[in-house]
Amino acid sequence: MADTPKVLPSQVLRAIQGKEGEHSFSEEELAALRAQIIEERAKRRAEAATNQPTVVVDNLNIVYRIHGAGTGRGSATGALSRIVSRRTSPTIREVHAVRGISFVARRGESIGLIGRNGSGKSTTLAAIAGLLPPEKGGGVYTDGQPSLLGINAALMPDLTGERNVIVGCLAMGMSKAEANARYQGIVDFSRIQETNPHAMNLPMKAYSSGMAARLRFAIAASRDQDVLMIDEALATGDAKFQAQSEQRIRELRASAGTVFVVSHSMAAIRDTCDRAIWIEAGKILMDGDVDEVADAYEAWSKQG
Ligand SMILES: Nc1ncnc2c1ncn2[C@@H]1O[C@H](COP(=O)(O)OP(=O)(O)OP(=O)(O)O)[C@@H](O)[C@H]1O
Repeated sequence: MADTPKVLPSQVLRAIQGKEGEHSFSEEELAALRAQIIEERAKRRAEAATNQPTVVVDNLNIVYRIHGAGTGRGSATGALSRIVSRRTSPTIREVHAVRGISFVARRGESIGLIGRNGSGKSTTLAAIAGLLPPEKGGGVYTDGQPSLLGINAALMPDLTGERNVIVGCLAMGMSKAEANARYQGIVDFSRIQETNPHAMNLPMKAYSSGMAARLRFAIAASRDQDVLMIDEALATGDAKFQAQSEQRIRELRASAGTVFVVSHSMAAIRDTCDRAIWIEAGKILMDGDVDEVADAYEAWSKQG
């Protein structure tokens, strides 16, 4: 397996901070491991810095427009009367979720998007995936089609898990033969048959949210992608699935794709990403080495 760390960066950090209960490292060993992790990460970042860009986000602004919000005027009769009278709705509420964000992502980079609830992380990913139109004066340019499955793509609730795997593979551009060939690997990776042996024959609406998230991740990560986006998928599985998913993210990064990870778990971000972007109120507060950004974000969060 590519790029498998013996000890995860977050474990070393926790041990140094005295938060890790049981570990068998001396202080010197921990310091050496930490130095090695920092050196390897700096090397990967320096290599990636000259790679081809996969995503260019340039002065991105995203505004949600909610029609008839909170006034009771969102009714069908209200909409009809507005059409008849050709009035524009006076009750459109705007949420300016992303405010002038710019950055460049390159091959071989894994980038964590961090920030508190509602800061604009998922909106940024959805815009990169082409699901939300940018406001005029800026935009998103991507090399190829970023994987939509990475961002909570709606698998179809009425179709069985089996059909969703095949449809999901086809949606990612695989041929039917390739989708069939990947099928078993995806099912094995998701491990949902350990939860329910008949899971693949059940409609997805019968899955728990964790089972659905695992299947989605397994489909999205089943082939090397130019750009893979993972929105909180790491938080849904159990510890074993999380470790397995994090390993897959490192492999994808090593195979020179670009991986975006949205997570509230700083440990998951430190273990899978080399770079982090901290978003607050729709703007980038910090963009750089994952440890520096995660440290600053954690210190800021503690202040309340
Ligand atoms: N479909 C929508 N319609 C209107 N407003 C929305 C919509 N989705 C998100 N928003 C608003 O946009 C802002 C950014 O939301 P977003 O989901 O991008 O944040 P986030 O950083 O991903 O949050 P979280 O960590 O809670 O997932 C918030 O104010 C949110 O209320």
